[in-house]
Amino acid sequence: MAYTIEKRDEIIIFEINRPAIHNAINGEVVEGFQRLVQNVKTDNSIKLAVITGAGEKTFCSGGDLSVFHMLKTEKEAYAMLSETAQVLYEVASLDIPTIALLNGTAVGGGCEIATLCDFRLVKKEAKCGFIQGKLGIISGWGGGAYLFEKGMRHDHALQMLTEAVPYTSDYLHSIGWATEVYEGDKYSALAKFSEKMIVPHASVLKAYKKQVIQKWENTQLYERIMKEVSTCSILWEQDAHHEAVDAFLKR
Ligand SMILES: CC[C@H](C(=O)O)C(=O)SCCNC(=O)CCNC(=O)[C@H](O)C(C)(C)COP(=O)(O)OP(=O)(O)OC[C@H]1O[C@@H](n2cnc3c(N)ncnc32)[C@H](O)[C@@H]1OP(=O)(O)O
Repeated sequence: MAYTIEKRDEIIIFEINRPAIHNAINGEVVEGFQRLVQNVKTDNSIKLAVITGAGEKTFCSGGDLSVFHMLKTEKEAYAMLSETAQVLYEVASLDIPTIALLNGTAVGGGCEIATLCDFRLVKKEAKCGFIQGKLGIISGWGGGAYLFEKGMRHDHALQMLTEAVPYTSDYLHSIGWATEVYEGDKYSALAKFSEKMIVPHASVLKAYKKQVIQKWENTQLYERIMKEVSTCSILWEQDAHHEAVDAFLKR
């Protein structure tokens, strides 16, 4: 399976399980995210949702270029990007806190997935960045819109998007993207981070998360995400994007 879903007491853990290609996202993983959403919606005992990656090196390397590079036109790109962005918004807007447990590097769409979560626990050795700019596109799953919701300094957020490079965990913590930097076992880090948050009744956690979702609805976050998807789709069709992806796959 391209993913696993495991419930540990009141925490549900989604692990992207494609370590051979750096946990790249394909259609099966997206279906897994839909299952995660359904599991949370049908089990009121769940208090926290965690997304992580298999292996020690990479959390997620974004879209699976070996699959997505076959999408050539704006229309083809929009179909994939909008479907995935919709599912990821359902993950982001789960009525419980979400935690990205970054077991390693997160780039491209992987950085978007980490950013949509409420918290980011980042392994010391990990590097994370919105590298889409190097491929001639922008974040295509709403990563820019989510980033501007994180309360970071505007200049740091815009710099992350426009520089299109991965940053160290310590730097990401210094600018407020990483909630914490951890060393050693990821599940020990998760247990330490969540030990207080797991105590209140689920209804308390849900009430606070619903306040966040209300703010997103009031500020039309979902509409802003879909505009980002449209812009990425336009850039996707340009030669600069296809040439950059071909170069990566042939390097
Ligand atoms: C769909 C759009 C979406 C969005 O923005 O909304 C995106 O995510 S666009 C961005 C897509 N992702 C990338 O461009 C990242 C590509 N990968 C890398 O930058 C590196 O592989 C990295 C940093 C993850 C790891 O680097 P490292 O040097 O350790 O490994 P290699 O680069 O040699 O990769 C090993 C092996 O894995 C394949 N690989 C890695 N990432 C992907 C990917 N995202 N999709 C498909 N395949 C991937 C890579 O091609 C190598 O395969 P091999 O056959 O061994 O050459």
